[in-house]
Amino acid sequence: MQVPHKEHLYKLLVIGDLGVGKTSIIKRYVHQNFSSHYRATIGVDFALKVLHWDPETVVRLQLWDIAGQERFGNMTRVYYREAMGAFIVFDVTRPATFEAVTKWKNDLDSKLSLPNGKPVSVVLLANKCDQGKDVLVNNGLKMDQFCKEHGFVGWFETSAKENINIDEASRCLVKHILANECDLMESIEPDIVKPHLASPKVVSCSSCARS
Ligand SMILES: Nc1nc2c(ncn2[C@@H]2O[C@H](COP(=O)(O)OP(=O)(O)OP(=O)(O)O)[C@@H](O)[C@H]2O)c(=O)[nH]1
Repeated sequence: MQVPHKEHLYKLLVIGDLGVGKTSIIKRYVHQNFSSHYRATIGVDFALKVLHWDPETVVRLQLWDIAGQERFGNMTRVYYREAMGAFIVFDVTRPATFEAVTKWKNDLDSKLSLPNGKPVSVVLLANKCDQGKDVLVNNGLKMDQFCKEHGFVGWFETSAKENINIDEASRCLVKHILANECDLMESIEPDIVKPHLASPKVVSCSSCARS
């Protein structure tokens, strides 16, 4: 049996309006359970998920569950620091929570970027899809267009209750983060190796299989 020899630790944010299902998504993903009882998050909560990405690679996700309540607004933004990616969640049964998605995305982009100045990867989650779809989510093309315009790397209809698409959404986000990390390595690499190398060095990254 091959032993994993690459470890990645990523901080991921889970943000969105009050009661959209952020805590429930994390609970489903990490602890495989769901509760219909609602208890608002106070400030911030954490959970850790370990993914065996491939036979050689382990990815540890530190999930930061950020309170949606506006009264925690400015305080919780300090928790954005050093995150590598985010989920922005809305509730398909409450259109106002979708309208707030742009605000959450703009806020994130204004406060957080990768060391190379690029925005972090963000996946949009249309949660509570077990309760029916809203008009927008019914139109996948419109959602694709929305994501393209606002810089999301993808979107998924999810249900924390029925365990729909949560693993898939996470894999999508991690895939983009791994690719970003390859870009970062390439962008910092020349300064480090140039003085010491006679010929250009090819940097290969097995995480995204690029070289
Ligand atoms: N039907 C259904 N209900 C859900 C789903 N996800 C969450 N809920 C319910 O929605 C309510 C709010 O869920 P939370 O996970 O606490 O929402 P939150 O976004 O973390 O809320 P804040 O911490 O206040 O920002 C709870 O009663 C959950 O049981 C889902 O996928 N389907």
